[in-house]
Amino acid sequence: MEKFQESMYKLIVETSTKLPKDVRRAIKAAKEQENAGTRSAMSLATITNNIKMADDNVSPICQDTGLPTFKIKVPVDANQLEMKKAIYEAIALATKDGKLRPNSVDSLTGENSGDNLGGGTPVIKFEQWEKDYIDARLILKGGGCENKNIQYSLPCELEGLGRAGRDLDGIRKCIMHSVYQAQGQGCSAGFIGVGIGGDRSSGYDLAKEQLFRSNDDVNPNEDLRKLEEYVMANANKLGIGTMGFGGETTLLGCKVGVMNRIPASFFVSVAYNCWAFRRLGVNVNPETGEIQDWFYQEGENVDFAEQEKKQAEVEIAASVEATGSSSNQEAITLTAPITEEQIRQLKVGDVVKITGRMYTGRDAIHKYLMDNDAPVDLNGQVIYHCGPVMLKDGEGNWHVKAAGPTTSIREEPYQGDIMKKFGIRAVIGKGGMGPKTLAALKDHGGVYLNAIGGAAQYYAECVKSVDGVDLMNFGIPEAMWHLQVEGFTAVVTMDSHGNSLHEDVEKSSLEKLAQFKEPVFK
Ligand SMILES: O=C(O)C[C@H](O)C(=O)O
Ligand code: SF4
Repeated sequence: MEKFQESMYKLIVETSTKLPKDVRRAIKAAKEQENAGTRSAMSLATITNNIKMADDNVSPICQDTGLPTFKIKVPVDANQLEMKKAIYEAIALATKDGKLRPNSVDSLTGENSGDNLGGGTPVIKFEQWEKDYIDARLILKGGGCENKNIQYSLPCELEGLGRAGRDLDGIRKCIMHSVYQAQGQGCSAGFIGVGIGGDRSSGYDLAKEQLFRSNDDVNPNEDLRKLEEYVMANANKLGIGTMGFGGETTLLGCKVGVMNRIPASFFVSVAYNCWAFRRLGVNVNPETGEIQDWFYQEGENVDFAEQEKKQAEVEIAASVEATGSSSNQEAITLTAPITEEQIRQLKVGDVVKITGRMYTGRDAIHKYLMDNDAPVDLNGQVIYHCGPVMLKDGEGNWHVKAAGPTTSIREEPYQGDIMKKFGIRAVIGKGGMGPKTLAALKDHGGVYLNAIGGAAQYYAECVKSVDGVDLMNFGIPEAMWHLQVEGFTAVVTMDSHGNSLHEDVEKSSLEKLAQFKEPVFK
């Protein structure tokens, strides 16, 4: 079992730090399609740069390493209890080594277990089979994309598309709608797994099961093959684009599975996975516990090479130029404390580079700040919606191992009030925020900055030092980290003049969705 534990550790580290070949190819194809000089092209360049950095640093591609979920097929005589124990050990070790973020939170007390164990985590599903080897697969699916999963109960009415009935065409409408409703919040461009039929839980299981298929396979069911091809050919016409910035690529993969249902129920379940599609698998020898083979590794490997970094800079510059974001055609540098006057000069589309101090704050902090004083003076400051992966060295100093943005919309009920209460001038996150925050930005003089979701290595490198931490009782991802950053790039997507790129893209993509209203599969 010692060897098996070692093999599971390797599987976890590889899954968290190296994207599989099929996913890399899909991202490369998207990048080639995107128009140069756009915000989407800039995001994709940052994403591929980030993939390369994760390869080199052997560090998490994205800071959110999800709810680790193992699917394991075992020969009949393999000891599943022993295997489970070995996986727990491997998970705890990978967490200690900074390859996984401590992500297991008590749902009632909010306490983080610190080692990714406890209360049903990680998820391990065993199945027996007649073969003589162990097939162990792992998916690390983050929370932002998980929150964009959706389940439809047919028949139903869908915005933009009208009635979806209990047939293939109704299913088609649900899938198109699922891509639309995700907007950029699940770090598009994404991959979807779709489950047709079952009940609410088995339908979602089936949808997630599809995410274990190779992105390049062809569905053996003729109807589903046509459906997958239709979705791939049309979803990108929604124009949501990378990060929801608008653009050519919104969807990178679509896999559909079917199972029987009961007469009264007809579910279409969609599992949305971000571009940071971390799933891998190994073939393990049940006698020795050693890895005999890796899955998803056939075909061309895309090694996003050194030039990615330079290209990311070129794309940032091109994007600045194309949007004419500033008078001197350079990214705008922001350093806290920021004045109201400075903030009011910023407009949607501006590319900014932040240098100096920022404070992380996400779900627990926002709730806390509503009723309590802030542990630091936040006047003129920048709040970063981020739950980083942190490691402490021998001398007790903290280091950032991964630090991309988290989905901001969860803070919508609090954000505007908190900005006003403490004088905060800028919030950074991803996916955009709603009307309440937009109104507060106008009223108070604030700005929302969209960072590139999933680019956790890129942003970790922008952090030059960790100067302190407050509210550690909330656990590592939820604490308030004091970060000193340099050249932290983000795009103004909501400004103090009432403009929101997110609102615009949502509106235009809804109009585009309506072109798919007419029946296709009769
Ligand atoms: O929890 C996080 O760090 C991010 C999350 O995966 C998200 O997409 O919002
Ligand atoms: S931050 Fe984005 S890339 Fe990372 S897990 Fe969440 S949805 Fe995925």
